[in-house]
Amino acid sequence: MTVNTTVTVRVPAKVNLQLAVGPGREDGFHDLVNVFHAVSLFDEVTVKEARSRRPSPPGGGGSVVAELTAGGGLGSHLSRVPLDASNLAARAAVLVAERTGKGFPVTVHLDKNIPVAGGMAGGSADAAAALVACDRLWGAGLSREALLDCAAELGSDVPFALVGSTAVGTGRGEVLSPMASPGRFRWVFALSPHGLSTARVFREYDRIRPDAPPPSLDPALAGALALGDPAAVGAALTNDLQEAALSLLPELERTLGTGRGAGALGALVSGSGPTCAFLVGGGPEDAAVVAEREASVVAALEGSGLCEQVVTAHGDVPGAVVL
Ligand SMILES: C[C@@](CO)(OP(=O)(O)O)[C@H](O)COP(=O)(O)OP(=O)(O)OC[C@H]1O[C@@H](n2ccc(N)nc2=O)[C@H](O)[C@@H]1O
Ligand SMILES: Nc1ncnc2c1ncn2[C@@H]1O[C@H](COP(=O)(O)OP(=O)(O)O)[C@@H](O)[C@H]1O
Repeated sequence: MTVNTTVTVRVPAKVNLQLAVGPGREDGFHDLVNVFHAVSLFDEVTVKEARSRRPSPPGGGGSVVAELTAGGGLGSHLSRVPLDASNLAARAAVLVAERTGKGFPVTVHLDKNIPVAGGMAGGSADAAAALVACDRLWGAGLSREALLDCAAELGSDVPFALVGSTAVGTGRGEVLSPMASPGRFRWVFALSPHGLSTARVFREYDRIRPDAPPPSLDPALAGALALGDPAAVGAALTNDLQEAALSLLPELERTLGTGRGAGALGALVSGSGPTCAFLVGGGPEDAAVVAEREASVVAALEGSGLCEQVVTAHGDVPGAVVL
């Protein structure tokens, strides 16, 4: 049997097709109905046996992570990625070692394309990828259930990054049920030069909506997804955190308006933002019509001067996979 000394895992970003947020809970979280949709913006996480198996310095990621590096095409976003023990990929490696009693020092490299602090779960994606990569590299043999359990411990969005496709998350978002959708959708994402802290956006939500009702799945969205109807999905996109994100970064309203004005079928802030997501077509629509609409939305956003970067992607796609 060959022993792998390097494992690379590819993992997608997510956009939230519905994000319904209930009142704050005693544990500091909020109950959600969170319709996750995985899209083809990928980070790649590579774990490699560290050359010298010397323990990492204090605060360097625990004894299993010797060094953490990051690269990718994200411009200013990369400077927001912590390269110490607080990085979610490092925390994932440490958790696998703790849970299984296996593990040796590794280097972790993050090839990042998912916006950082952008509401697309990039850090969560890297955590999910590192769980899978370390499990494979160390032959730890974690079951699917054990991996999902580790994922939920690391963050509310991490289990979905393992699973991918389209799924509804309840609880704080970590309890997943798959949602079948026959349609493949095309998306445009407007990346902001700014980041938004998820916790800060939830706090702003509490301030604006102190009497939030319990969250529930929107039947219009569920029906539109079941049919794979892009116009109906576009019309049903909702995000309870959007008002809070706009309150913290008012210029996002103009970004949303620019994409809508250029013909997007639906527009919303992704998760806690500030990335704005535009559904531009898919399903049974003519590919040429979709391509034209997509080009119009991309051109309008690029010309607006409001975005750091404009990227296109499709969904849904599978969760973390070993390459
Ligand atoms: C808002 C969402 C929507 O998918 O995504 P992002 O916009 O961050 O990508 C998620 O709920 C984010 O999940 P994740 O980023 O994993 O958050 P966590 O690490 O679990 O929590 C960070 C903080 O967000 C708040 N939080 C998170 C989840 C939740 N259900 N209720 C909360 O109130 C809490 O203040 C918590 O301390
Ligand atoms: N691997 C990682 N990639 C990106 N950010 C990370 C990572 N690990 C920890 N972080 C921290 O988590 C914060 C939230 O990052 P991210 O998951 O990209 O955003 P969001 O929660 O909005 O989807 C960042 O500002 C950064 O400080």
